[in-house]
Amino acid sequence: MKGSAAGLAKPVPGTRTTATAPRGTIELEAVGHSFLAGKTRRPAIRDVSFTVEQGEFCAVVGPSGCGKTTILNLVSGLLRPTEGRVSVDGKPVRAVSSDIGYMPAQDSLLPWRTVLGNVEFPLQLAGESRKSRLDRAREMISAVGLEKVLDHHPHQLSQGMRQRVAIARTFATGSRIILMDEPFGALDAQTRVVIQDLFLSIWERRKPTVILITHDVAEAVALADVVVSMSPSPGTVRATRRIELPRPRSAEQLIFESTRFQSYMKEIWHELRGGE
Ligand SMILES: Nc1ncnc2c1ncn2[C@@H]1O[C@H](COP(=O)(O)OP(=O)(O)OP(=O)(O)O)[C@@H](O)[C@H]1O
Repeated sequence: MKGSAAGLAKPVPGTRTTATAPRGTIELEAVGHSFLAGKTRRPAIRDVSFTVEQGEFCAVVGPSGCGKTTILNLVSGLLRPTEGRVSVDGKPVRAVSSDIGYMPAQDSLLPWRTVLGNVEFPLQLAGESRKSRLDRAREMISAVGLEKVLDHHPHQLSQGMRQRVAIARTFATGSRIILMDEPFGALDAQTRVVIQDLFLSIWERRKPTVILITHDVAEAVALADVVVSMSPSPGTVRATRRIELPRPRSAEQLIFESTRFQSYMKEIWHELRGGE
């Protein structure tokens, strides 16, 4: 990961042009985006530059309205930047890619489908054969510990169970990039830590590139390799900080036991406040 502003992350060894970036790399170069407000354009983000290397876990933290979701929408291809360049796999993003997994704040499960039906759904859309997609969906459902409720519908599940289904569905497609917009925000504090650890354990085995959007500095430090701190609107990068905590990690253990974790938290809070 390399960042532009107040970059505290480890510099990436060597130089690399966008065209030679490995698959799964995400690059934002001097990216700006403005939305039309009446007849004028209002900037949502300004001069945002950072790179997420293949297999890296990046968290973006910042105050409400600073443009975090806009960044995800630019990477996923839902939006085009009004300035600068967004690249995935070394190529400018021009359209929405079915190769990128997305985990939104609400689990967005289909209420008329069972747990199995929800997890196999993206594979069905991708045209996989019935046997292959059911095998993969079952494997992912057991990875999140829900094999006993395969045939339940979402309304029969707790919020934590629903989010487990969403994790299984996100990983089922084998996407090399996963974008997450406050995916644990709707969970109570205890369930959140359990689900964060479950996500981490699956991510550590598969290592897709991740961008996680969160308001929660503790979540960012516990999960990510690099934390990008944004300024208030229009958002720009205040700092990028590499989190040198060993892996495999447990969010639960870090939060309660690690003094290094606490000092990263303090540093990032300080950066978010603009170093005052
Ligand atoms: N489709 C849109 N049209 C006009 N303005 C928009 C649109 N989407 C976002 N904005 C504006 O862009 C700015 C950034 O919004 P964005 O949702 O990216 O922020 P955020 O950091 O994700 O906020 P939050 O943390 O509250 O979800 C806000 O001022 C928002 O009102």
